Amino acid sequence: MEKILSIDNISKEFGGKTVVNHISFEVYKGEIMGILGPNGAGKSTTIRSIMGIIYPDSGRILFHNHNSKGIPINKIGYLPEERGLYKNVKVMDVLLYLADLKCYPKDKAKKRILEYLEKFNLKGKEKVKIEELSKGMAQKVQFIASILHEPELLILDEPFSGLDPVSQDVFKEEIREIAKGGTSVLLSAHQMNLVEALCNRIFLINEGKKVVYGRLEEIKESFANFKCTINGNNGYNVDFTLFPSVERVESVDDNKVIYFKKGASVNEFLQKLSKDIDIKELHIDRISLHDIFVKIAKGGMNND
Ligand SMILES: Nc1ncnc2c1ncn2[C@@H]1O[C@H](COP(=O)(O)OP(=O)(O)OP(=O)(O)O)[C@@H](O)[C@H]1O
Repeated sequence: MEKILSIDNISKEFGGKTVVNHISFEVYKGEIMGILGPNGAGKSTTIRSIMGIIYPDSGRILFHNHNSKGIPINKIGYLPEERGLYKNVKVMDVLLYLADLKCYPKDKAKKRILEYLEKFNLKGKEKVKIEELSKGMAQKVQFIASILHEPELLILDEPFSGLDPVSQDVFKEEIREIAKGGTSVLLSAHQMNLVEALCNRIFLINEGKKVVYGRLEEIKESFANFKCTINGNNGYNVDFTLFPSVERVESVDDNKVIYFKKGASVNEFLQKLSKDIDIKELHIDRISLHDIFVKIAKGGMNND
């Protein structure tokens, strides 16, 4: 697969504190790559480095074979974490202006703006000023600005935050379509269900360092743990942590969520369950990306 972007061993310090620490990853043509991590992990710093808003202290960033100030920014679309468009300008005017900055032809831009406004349920809003839009509507306009010029690489820093579930789905479908069309997407997001639904590969960062990098299925397999959720009236007198196969247990109301150790036999656990345990419902599931993320963020850095 064609490599579009290489992040090669970059580091960045702010005021003596290393916030990005020797990280490397690649983005390939037409893939959706997720960059994930807890608050303050270094995601936006990495993204801002790609966009040339800040420069890493060491390492290099290559877009095709261009680096640093030589990166043709008009081939990249960017939705920054901090939103904001010119407030007292009309939607159409601001979008045409931004397309012009990317050297995109005006007639094509106008056509695409009208199509996208319709797609994002903003039909007829082209003459409305940005300040008259709701926060979610303005976010849709900013998203349109990032994709309007048909970028080769689209970088989205938390595109779903502040959106209602319907709008999240619209964004999700559009991101999928864009990637199908051959654009590479680098996506930072906290909504693990959306990341799981969208991303081919992920880079998980914590305290500036790589934790996990690779294909989502492979990562899930490498954490190949299961969890068992038992709904029933089991109170505190049932201690599932006494089972050797159990790593930890979470209790939420009448649910006990039992996380198994890697390689543990779920069958053996089920066979050993006492008849006295109250079972109204029982599910066995693979742990989700959300579970993996929480485990890593809480300090379980290794997948063993
Ligand atoms: N311009 C700056 N000056 C000083 N410190 C900064 C600056 N930008 C970021 N940092 C620090 O770098 C660290 C990483 O921040 P960054 O914004 O990259 O995290 P993030 O992973 O995007 O977090 P979030 O999920 O909260 O958006 C944080 O400790 C932050 O305080």
